[in-house]
Amino acid sequence: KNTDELDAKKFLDEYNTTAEVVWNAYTEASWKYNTDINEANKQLEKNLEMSAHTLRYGQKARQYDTTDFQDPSVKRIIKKLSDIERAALSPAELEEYNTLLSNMETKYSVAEVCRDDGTCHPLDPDLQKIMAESRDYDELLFAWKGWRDSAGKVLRQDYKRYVELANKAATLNGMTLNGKSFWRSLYETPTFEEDLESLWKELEPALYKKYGPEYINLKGPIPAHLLGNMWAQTWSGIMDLVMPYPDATQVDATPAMVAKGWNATRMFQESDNFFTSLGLLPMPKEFWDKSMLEKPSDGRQVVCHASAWDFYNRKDFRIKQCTVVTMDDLITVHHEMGHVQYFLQYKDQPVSFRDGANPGFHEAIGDVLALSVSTPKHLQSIGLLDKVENNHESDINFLMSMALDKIAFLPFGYLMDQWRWKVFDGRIPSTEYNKEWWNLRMKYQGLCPPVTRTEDDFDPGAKFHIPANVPYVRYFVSFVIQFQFHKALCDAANHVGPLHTCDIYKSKEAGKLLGDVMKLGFSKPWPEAMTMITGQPKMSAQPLMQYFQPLIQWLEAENNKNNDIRGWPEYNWKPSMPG
Ligand SMILES: O=C(CCC(O)(O)[C@H](Cc1ccccc1)NC(=O)c1ccccc1)N[C@@H](Cc1c[nH]c2ccccc12)C(=O)O
Ligand SMILES: [Zn+2]
Repeated sequence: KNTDELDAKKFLDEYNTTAEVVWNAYTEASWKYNTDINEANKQLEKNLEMSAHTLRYGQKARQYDTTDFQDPSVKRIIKKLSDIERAALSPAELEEYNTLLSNMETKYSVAEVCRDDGTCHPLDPDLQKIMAESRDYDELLFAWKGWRDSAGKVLRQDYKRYVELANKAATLNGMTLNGKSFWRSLYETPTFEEDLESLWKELEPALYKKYGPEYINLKGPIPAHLLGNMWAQTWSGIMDLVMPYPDATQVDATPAMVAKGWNATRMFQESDNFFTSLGLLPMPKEFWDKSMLEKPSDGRQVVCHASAWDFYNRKDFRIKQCTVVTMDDLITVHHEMGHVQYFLQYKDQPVSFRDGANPGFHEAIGDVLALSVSTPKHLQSIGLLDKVENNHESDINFLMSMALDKIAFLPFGYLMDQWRWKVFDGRIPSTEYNKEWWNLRMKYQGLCPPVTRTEDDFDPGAKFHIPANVPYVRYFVSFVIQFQFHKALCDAANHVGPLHTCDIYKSKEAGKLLGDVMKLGFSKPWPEAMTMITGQPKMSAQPLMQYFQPLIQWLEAENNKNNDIRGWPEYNWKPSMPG
């Protein structure tokens, strides 16, 4: 083994320069395909070139013994390079693997649901609009079942083959099975699984309190198509059903956005303004020139699921989003802009460090700012809410709407990779993909399918991250740590009063805390980054519970007043099946 540290540094410089070139070429090709899906743009060879580069430098990295190296960054990068992921497959298998992934993402992105009269509806914006706005049981069922027939069902065989190849690559890599240890290795804490479970136990009481609000008298599971979202991952769609005080302040800015003629560009400019108000970096000109901020109307097929893109040349950064003018999408705009802000902050790091401190950090940045933007006070200051009252009823209304997104999401964020990790390690055979999916949906979310499901269906495939092979536990982590960050930034901004009323707008102190952590990228273990912001190294649900405390108390009182059943003990209950 080579123990020459100087030699290793030279090797890493060569790696860094070549990686920028190869990754840039791959990203350009991938962008071209994602924004204009057709056979010509598939360019899978750029994918193979990147894998070949990863393999070549990964194998060289493995020749070093870094035990006695002085520079911790050199050790850290060598360690990261040594895990070569899918590149461990044979060329034929690698080709098949990349083709499978490309085909699954394409099938998902071009799927649509057609009515008897021949009109067809894509997920974005049509089906998402129906799921958010319709209150017609059968119309909701048309969209919900139609989407799973068109996007989920057709992916089952591809996914089964993909799992086989992914596991083969993981075993070749010396990693134990794919989902479990590789994806968790990014979190670097040995007790990550236990930490997750304890976070979950900490949160469960709050979930019981919310699941049983007096307005939806839950004794059994809820049909999964009634929650205002295609995957019931956030429940703000049913805010009107659970609104605690209908006469108090409204919290939805969508009507005002539409009435005032906001468009996608305006939404992104608003977000850019918030970031720069904190002293963070503005979006560069290339961002505005080259991003795709709306779904093209020239007939091109695109991958509409939102994403942020780093072109690894330190100057080209873009967002691809089929933006619609709603409050929900204003939140997503901030989420995506958070990714790009991270790119801008760490752009001068070596490529191996151009990543979040852990994947949850990358997902949390934009959401932290969105917590301030979502306050009635801030929405009023940007002209999106007229009447804002500072009283108990308005507070509870606001907290309920936040809880329907943030608390309701946690079980979904948790169960997604529970399912995937069990599929990868074989605990869920392909003959039980769908049964196990619904067992988890029942156990964690208290949901049941509105129509009978069989193993001909593949409902997990109807959620982007499964066919797109994007890990999901990062969002669960993000929804917890974003409240830790929010609390720390509000303290830095000298906020006085309850946490849920804090708006860090224009606080340079808050911006500096966040900016300094983003500059680190992946160069330091995430507990160090956590300590820089919050003063302590651990994930904790305490700030989240503190934020929702007034609502938790209110719900406790309401549920006791109605001696309501918490949870869904009658788990065998089924909604009446149509015809
Ligand atoms: O998927 C997303 C947003 C898309 C993304 O920004 O996370 C995107 C996903 C993606 C990853 C890889 C390829 C294609 C899409 N991630 C990024 O663009 C990204 C870019 C750089 C680093 C890390 C992530 N949100 C999740 C979780 C979620 C639901 N509701 C939310 C509200 C606010 C924030 C997140 C969510 C979802 O929609 O289920
Ligand atoms: Zn994201």
